[in-house]
Amino acid sequence: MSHVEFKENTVIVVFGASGDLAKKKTFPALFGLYREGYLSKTTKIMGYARSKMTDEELRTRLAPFFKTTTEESKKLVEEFLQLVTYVSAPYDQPEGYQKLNSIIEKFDAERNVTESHRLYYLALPPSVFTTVASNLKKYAHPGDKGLVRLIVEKPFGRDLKTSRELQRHLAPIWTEEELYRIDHYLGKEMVKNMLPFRFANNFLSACWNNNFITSVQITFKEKFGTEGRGGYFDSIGIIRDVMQNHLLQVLTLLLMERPRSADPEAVRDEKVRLLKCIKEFDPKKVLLGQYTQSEDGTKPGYLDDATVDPKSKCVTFAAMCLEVDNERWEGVPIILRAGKALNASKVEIRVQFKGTANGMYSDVSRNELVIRVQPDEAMYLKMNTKVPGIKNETTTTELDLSYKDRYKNFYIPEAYESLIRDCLHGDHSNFVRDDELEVSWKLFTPLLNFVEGDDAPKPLPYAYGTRGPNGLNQYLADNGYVHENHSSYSWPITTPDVLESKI
Ligand SMILES: NC(=O)C1=CN([C@@H]2O[C@H](COP(=O)(O)OP(=O)(O)OC[C@H]3O[C@@H](n4cnc5c(N)ncnc54)[C@H](OP(=O)(O)O)[C@@H]3O)[C@@H](O)[C@H]2O)C=CC1
Ligand SMILES: O=C1O[C@H](COP(=O)(O)O)[C@@H](O)[C@H](O)[C@H]1O
Repeated sequence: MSHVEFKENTVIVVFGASGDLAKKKTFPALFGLYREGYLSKTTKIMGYARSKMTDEELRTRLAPFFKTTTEESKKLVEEFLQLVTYVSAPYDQPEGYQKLNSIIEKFDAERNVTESHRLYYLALPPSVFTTVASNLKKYAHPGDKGLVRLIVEKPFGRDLKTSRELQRHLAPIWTEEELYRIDHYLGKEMVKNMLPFRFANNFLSACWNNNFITSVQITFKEKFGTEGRGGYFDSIGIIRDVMQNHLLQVLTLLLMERPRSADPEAVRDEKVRLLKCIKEFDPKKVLLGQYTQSEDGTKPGYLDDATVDPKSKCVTFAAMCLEVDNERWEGVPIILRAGKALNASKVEIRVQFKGTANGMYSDVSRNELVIRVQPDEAMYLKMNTKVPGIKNETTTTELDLSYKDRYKNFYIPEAYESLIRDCLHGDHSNFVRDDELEVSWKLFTPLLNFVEGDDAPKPLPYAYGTRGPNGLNQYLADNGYVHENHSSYSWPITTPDVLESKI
């Protein structure tokens, strides 16, 4: 595997440079790396797309999306933009790629580059994906005079069959070593934290199993619906949008065995091994929902979108319980839950431990570890301790690692920044391997066929801005999650007086 670092004189080309992803994520991530000093001033950055635009027009289009918090970072915008040029050409003709290649060759020659380092980023819709990938190989690959890394974005197919087709097109042209499949959740700080958290803490290893843990929940919630994107979302649905990819990735890192080393392939081997242990699940046991108008009538329902079929059964909320059939996790329900137009925007993991054994503290709350991926990265472990002071009551409190308090003024990279840097370093750990895709699609395709088939059930309604369909709490309880009522508990507890009077 090539862990060669792309440092000086790297050429980065963003395909689909006129699009939304490039504007909102890819270029801002490149700027973020530059701003923080992780991208050399000798880098050449190019945008490539069909739209007619000058270099200057592209720069003007991109600049408003760059994050600048200080005067110093504002000054860097112009400096960065001078690295960016634009090529306008079709995706299906050789000329554009040949032109691109000669620009890169000239750049390499001027800088006496002996090994060309090229990062090609495909911020493109799936319809042109394989065309661009194959033209790039034909007309813009330096052969044995350099290295190319190709970043590709989801969707990697829409089911097992289409994912295999995509792979059949790509695999003969691009090696697995050259391909970097982005799942941007793998670039999020708390997701990247999963490996050290799991495997660098001995106390945790001892209890990270079904002897101590009774339930695991991975939850994705968004406060907003599909407004304006309904037509696009209708053929996707929440399961394909975030569960088969983002949440499943989080799940594997949370539950997999320790890799034999930090080598990216060792990490990915363990992820695949875990995925293969997930039991086939019964699609009929999945809780499905679709949002309706908000209770106060101010927010539209999913079907109110003019671009959506009024009879659509598209799933905008799903909760499902998986089982991992191995010695460590047998019997522990793993709940994945995701929804749009809910009461909050958050992504979090909840690991709940067994209740305390009979005895003097048998009625206290269960320990629960919460890992908040977003917003505001945090980990807290809900514990039972003595209320400070003269009395001996217990209270629930937490070991709290809130990043904004503990790590003030730290640069926490955006997911895309983190992943582009990994790619520049030749580190595949946080990118999706072909066999991971195969297993995940095998798992999810029967469920997708069921919810999209002719006999698909009608998803349960839930009002925009609520926690999800009625029956959610019962579903969680039926699948092992014990929700403690903390009405007497508010955070942070600064004085014991909140609990009871002195007499
Ligand atoms: N760094 C931080 O921000 C920290 C915050 N805290 C605070 O500690 C306290 C306890 O933390 P936390 O465990 O997060 O909060 P709670 O135990 O109060 O609630 C946890 C979550 O459970 C879900 N829930 C609500 N009702 C039910 C139900 N009937 N069945 C199942 N699930 C239900 C809700 O999420 P959902 O709707 O998604 O299901 C809710 O957010 C909170 O006050 C929290 O703010 C503590 C430490 C650190
Ligand atoms: O891939 C996707 O992810 C976003 C959520 O990403 P986040 O980084 O904002 O949490 C989701 O809104 C979108 O529908 C989906 O395609």
